[in-house]
Amino acid sequence: MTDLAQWLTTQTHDHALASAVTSMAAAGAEIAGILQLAPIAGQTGLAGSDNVQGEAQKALDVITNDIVLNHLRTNTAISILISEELDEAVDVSSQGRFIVATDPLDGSSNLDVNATVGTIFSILPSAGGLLQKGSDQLAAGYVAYGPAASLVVRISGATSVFTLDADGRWQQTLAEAKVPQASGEFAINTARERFWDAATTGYVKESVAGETGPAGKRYNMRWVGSMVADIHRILMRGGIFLYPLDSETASKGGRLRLLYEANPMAWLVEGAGGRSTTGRQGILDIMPTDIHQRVPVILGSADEVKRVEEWYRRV
Ligand SMILES: O=P(O)(O)OC[C@H]1O[C@](O)(COP(=O)(O)O)[C@@H](O)[C@@H]1O
Ligand SMILES: [Mg+2]
Ligand SMILES: [Mg+2]
Repeated sequence: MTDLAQWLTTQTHDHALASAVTSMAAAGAEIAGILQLAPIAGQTGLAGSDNVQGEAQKALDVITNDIVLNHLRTNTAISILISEELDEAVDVSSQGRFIVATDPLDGSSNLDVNATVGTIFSILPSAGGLLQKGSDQLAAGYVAYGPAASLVVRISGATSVFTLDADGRWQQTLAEAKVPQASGEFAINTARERFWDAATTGYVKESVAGETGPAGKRYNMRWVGSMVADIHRILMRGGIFLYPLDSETASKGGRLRLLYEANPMAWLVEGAGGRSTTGRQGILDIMPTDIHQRVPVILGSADEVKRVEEWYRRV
């Protein structure tokens, strides 16, 4: 079996870049252990504080952020950490060549029901500064803490999947994830229908019509409410994920954050042959204006994403 360290030698000759991925993988392995025991340790509740985005922090949002920070602090390859849970970017090492942007705990509203949550990360060159396009990413990945802990990572080639073994090592379990081009599953929070724009409404109506509508095939709907879990399903068996701009989120630019949610997921999905867009622009082409910027996110199986883009051209 190939482990993460062996795979990294096949993906890059840049040891410092490989070490940045290794640090995030080590943080993920530690977080996996913490999450398994969190209900016993009484850690699934609120922290009693808000993050910069005004969201109530869970105790584990804070704990996982500290774990990531501790793993990166000892790595001189890292210059700066950007985190959902930190108001400002944090300096790590003055010599560091890489910026890491992270959502240390994604889907934390799922903690009290023991559903899959995750850690997302994006690695960018320090030289480009804090605000860089997703297409400038050097590596990206996430850890999904499900029945098994899965690390999904891409440097420049394929998107590869690793599973945490009993000894805390990441073993490769899928060399090249491939998002099927076509799919019959869509993921969207349908309770937000009254806020949707015409394109989203059109696409979902068409899908719900199944074989009686223009799509000519039946669809299923899935929504975990944890981006990592929804995207992991799409990476494994196809589908489309939509958190579009709607009338309620429009003033904020969307719901999900560009630097540590949309960009890394778009980079991973595109590395697996999928497609990503805001509806009107490729996610990876967006020039950020703020480290906590929010954007509309539509990604997954290429044919489905193209159908949504077609709707945005029409309306
Ligand atoms: O509550 P909603 O509207 O279903 O939104 C769910 C989305 O919000 C998120 O939970 C936001 O992430 P955080 O938990 O990191 O804030 C995504 O994982 C998920 O896709
Ligand atoms: Mg998140
Ligand atoms: Mg989070």
